[in-house]
Amino acid sequence: MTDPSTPSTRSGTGATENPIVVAIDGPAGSGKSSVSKQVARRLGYGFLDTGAAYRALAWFALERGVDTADAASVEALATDFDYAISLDPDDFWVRVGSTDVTSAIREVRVTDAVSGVARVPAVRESVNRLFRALVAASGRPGVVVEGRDITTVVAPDAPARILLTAAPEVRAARRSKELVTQDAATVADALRRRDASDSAVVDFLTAAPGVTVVDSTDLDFEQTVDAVLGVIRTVVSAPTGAPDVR
Ligand SMILES: Nc1ncnc2c1ncn2[C@@H]1O[C@H](COP(=O)(O)OP(=O)(O)OP(=O)(O)O)[C@@H](O)[C@H]1O
Ligand SMILES: Nc1ccn([C@@H]2O[C@H](COP(=O)(O)O)[C@@H](O)[C@H]2O)c(=O)n1
Repeated sequence: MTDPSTPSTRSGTGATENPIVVAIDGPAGSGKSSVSKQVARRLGYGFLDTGAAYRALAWFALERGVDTADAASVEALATDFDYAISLDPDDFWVRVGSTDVTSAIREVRVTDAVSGVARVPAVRESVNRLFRALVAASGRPGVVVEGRDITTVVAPDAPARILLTAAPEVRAARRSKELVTQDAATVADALRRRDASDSAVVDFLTAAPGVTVVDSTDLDFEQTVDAVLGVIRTVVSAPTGAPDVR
């Protein structure tokens, strides 16, 4: 896996050496990526979608015909995984080698396979190192990092740590609007099964000490963004040059 924190990527860029981390966890479909991306725009921060790394590795496994339920094969595959991701909320892309997989990693076949790769400890350790290096090399005053174990494992010392939740039926209804090829019951069942599998590996269903819960069940998208910004504002002073921290 590529390490972006090499001297060549960090020198001469004027990069902020210790960006502020906003850590956001939550179950599938809780709005982590869409809300985090908008929060990052409002703060002038970078945005790191950590689930994209697991999805890209699952995509790579499917391409190579590797069984994602076979931990040893997945671990071996990860050593040959050339992964890159943009932290720019206005120009988001994900690549494996020279292939742009930004859309492909959202396909249902990848979503159905991803929990298999995410439960391999060596994979988790490797991507977590990568996430920390990406944040350090971001060149932004801060980075909004979202996933399942950001508040607890990847950045437990982050000044702002949030668990973003919504009722299962609300998450299913929102996801259902995006996935026109699947009926609502199938979408709800897939979310439930993925949360059950993922939460056996890391706990993102309860807030760890010091983590603030934002429940968007009765909030629209902009209200949710404002609620998250409100939490951040209580712990992080406005960064210099930030376009809008209100
Ligand atoms: N508060 C909200 N009100 C209405 N729609 C919302 C709200 N929050 C998120 N959404 C919508 O819900 C859908 C799921 O959001 P998103 O993809 O950001 O979730 P996620 O937690 O990143 O999902 P996954 O874990 O599956 O990647 C999107 O269509 C998003 O626009
Ligand atoms: N910190 C994380 C982030 C994600 N995962 C795994 O990746 C899958 C896809 O994540 P999305 O946020 O894109 O839905 C998710 O289902 C987990 O299996 C993880 O383990 N830790």
